[in-house]
This record gives sequence, C-alpha cells and structure tokens, in this order.
Amino acid sequence: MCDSVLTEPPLLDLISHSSTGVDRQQAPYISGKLQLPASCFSLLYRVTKDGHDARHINLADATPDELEKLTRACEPASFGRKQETVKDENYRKAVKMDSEYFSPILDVFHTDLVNIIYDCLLEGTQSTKRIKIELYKLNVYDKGSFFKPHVDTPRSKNMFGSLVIVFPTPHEGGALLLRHRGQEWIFDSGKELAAKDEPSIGYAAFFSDIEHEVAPVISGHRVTLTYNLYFDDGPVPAVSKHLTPPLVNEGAFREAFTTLLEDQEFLAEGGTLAFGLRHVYPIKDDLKHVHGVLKGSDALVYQNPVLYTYYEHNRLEPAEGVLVDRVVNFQKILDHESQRLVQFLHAEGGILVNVNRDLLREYYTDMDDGTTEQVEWVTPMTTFNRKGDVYVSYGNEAELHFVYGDVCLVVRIGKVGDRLAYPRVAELNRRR
Ligand SMILES: O=C(O)CCC(=O)C(=O)O
Ligand SMILES: [Fe+2]
Repeated sequence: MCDSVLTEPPLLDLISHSSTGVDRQQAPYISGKLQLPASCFSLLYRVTKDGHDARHINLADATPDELEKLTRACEPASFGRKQETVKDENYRKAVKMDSEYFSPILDVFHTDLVNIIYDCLLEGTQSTKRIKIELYKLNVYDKGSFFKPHVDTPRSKNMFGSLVIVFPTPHEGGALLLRHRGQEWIFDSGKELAAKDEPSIGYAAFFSDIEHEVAPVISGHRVTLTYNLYFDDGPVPAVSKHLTPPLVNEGAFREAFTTLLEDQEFLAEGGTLAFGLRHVYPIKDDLKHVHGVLKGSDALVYQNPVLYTYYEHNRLEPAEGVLVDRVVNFQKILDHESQRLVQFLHAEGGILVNVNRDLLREYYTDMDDGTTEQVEWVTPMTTFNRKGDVYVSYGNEAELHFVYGDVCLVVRIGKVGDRLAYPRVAELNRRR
C-alpha cells in the first residue's frame, strides 16, 4: 500500500474552536501527499495537436528543458464565464492540454485516492454511492501563471466535485487556495512536495461549491491533472475496500488536543465532548464492531473511541437526551409508563445530557447530579447511524412510541490539573 500523507483539517479547526463553538462546519475538501510507484509519474503527449509525434516525460524527475517542451506543446488555458468558454490572461494565465492529446500512466482509480475520497471527503450516504473519476485536463503553470478565484463549471447534474493532482516538479508559489463560508485553506504543493524522498503526488479534492484559486507561480513549473468527480448509478462495488490511510495529522490532532488540555481556561471544570459520526456503519444490536472500522475523520477523533448511542426524545424532558454505551433493547420497557423512559434509560446505564436541573429535581427525586452530564457537541449529531425501536406504554390505553438512537463518539475531559486526555472504556466504566 502506498503511504499517504493526508492533511484533513476539519477536526483540528473544530477542536481548536470547540470551546467557543465558533465553527462547527466540516471542511468541504481534502488535500495531501500520496507516494506512488515510479511508473505513475510517466506521461505521453502529442507534440502538436494535429501531428503524430509523441513524447514521454517522467514528472518525478523532469528537467527544466523537458518541462519547457511540455509547456510549448500546450495551448493557453480557457475557463468558463457564464455560458461561454473564454481566454482572459487577467483571470487565468496558464497553459492546458485536453485529455485526448495526452495519456498519463497514473490511473487514479487504482490508487488509494479512491478510498481517501470515500473515507475522508464523502459523508453519510454519499459514501455508499459509486463514483466516477473522469480525467479532464493537464495544466502547466510556469513563472507568473495563476488562476483567479472561481468555482468549477459542473459538467452534469451528477458532478459533485473536482480532483487536482500536482506532480512533484519543482515550483515555488502556485498554492491552491480554497474558500468556503468565510474560511480559507491553503494547499501549497510546492512546499509539500519539495522533500526529495520517495516520489509523491500532491492532491486536493473538493466539492463543486468551493471557490478556489491558484496563486501566482514564482519559479519552476507546476504541472497538474484535473479530474471531474461524479456520482454514478449503482452502489459501491463490493471489491472497494475502505481504508483509513495513515493519518499523519493524527499526530497534529493529538498535539492540538494536548495543547487544549494544557489550556487552563479550556473546560476548566472538566466536561464531555461529543462528536456526531460523519460516516455510515452497519449498526446492529451492539457497537463493539464499529470501534475497529471507524473511517476518515471519525477515526481521527480518537484512536480508542468510546461509542455511545444518543437517545433524543420529546419525552426525555428534563434532559436534552440520554447517552448509553450500547444499543438499548426497548422490548424490556413493556411494563413501563412512557414518562418513565428516562428512568428506564438511566437504569440501562444512561447518562442524562444537558439537563434542566430544576426540572430534574421536580420530576425525578431519585436521581442525583451524578447521573447527568453537560455535553459539548464538537461536530453536530448526524443520523447516518440511527437505530429505531418501538415500545408500548400502558396508561389509560396502550400507546405505541418510537424512539431513535444515533451513534456518536464521546471524549471526556477532566478538570484542570486532573485531565484524562484519552480515557479508555475501562476507565470510564470504573468511574460510573
Ligand atoms: O490546476 C489547478 O491547481 C486547479 C485548476 C482549476 O482550478 C481548474 O482547472 O478549474
Ligand atoms: Fe477550478
């Protein structure tokens, strides 16, 4: 398997903002560096559009002269403006080659990029669909080339995003800037690929509504392949394996987490962080099997995750919800009255979340504060992993109730001076 260096910033952003709740939005892109076999850097191209001569270039160690020849074989790049395709050097200065005039050896469908897109860019039911990756163009940005901010023109209603691959040809400048909802992220391929270790490509994949731009190239040649990403009909082929690539910024995440824990003002009295899951897992009657198969940003939250099912129900007043460390079997509730759902879940080991304490005292004299917890949702709850159940309550008449549990990740943070950075399930059980 190829080594992948994935820079997936959302949780870093999120964790650093979690105490203030400034941003709870998942970043709509992924970028990183992927090591590939040497043959993947070879490219064949036509020297002229109408001639028959072809040339080969190895983009892992191309000379400036070879790169100049490739640049000369290209034509000025155009872009979509309103309904037209236009060339305007104030807006885009670069050269391009259409896909019928070149052939890369690299076949992205046979690299880990597909899995990275499935696991780290797509979320929820999106990652259960088949995707198509269509080669679009080759672009060369030499000194002074750039592409001003734009969004890509969708080629069909199924197109959901773009993939840019950057070859390790030396270049300075030419960073890809991505923007969404007032936030900006930078993928500086020149810097990322500068280390002359095993040949790697840089990549960025983003959704179609993301504004992006290529900053001016200061020196060298920035060579990219662009691809259109589509949802295709039919489910994900059975052979597709999901993997979590070695997440290099897992270290950065832990570091950010540790820095936060060292911050005396961050949850000074301790607290509980909860993360809605971003991917879909087969939820059966328990959660054990999910621990080992967490994907993408879910796996990044926490390497030894504590999974809970979060029950939210209008009858759970005075709690916002109840967290239980497994999936509850509601058949046992048959002899309970509906308003005692909280007691039932509490008896099942549930923790009442974000409780109205006055109401708690009024409703449930038998419950103390130890059965409640203040929870900070770092990423919003999702319903991708929902388990529904029904139970019957008997009042004047038998009544059928529906109850839903959504699986999430929970991280507990101790008080300042008594922080448990990464509590394990066993430790949590001891505390209860
Ligand atoms: O070459 C790149 O890095 C991006 C190109 C681009 O944004 C486009 O072709 O639409
Ligand atoms: Fe673009």
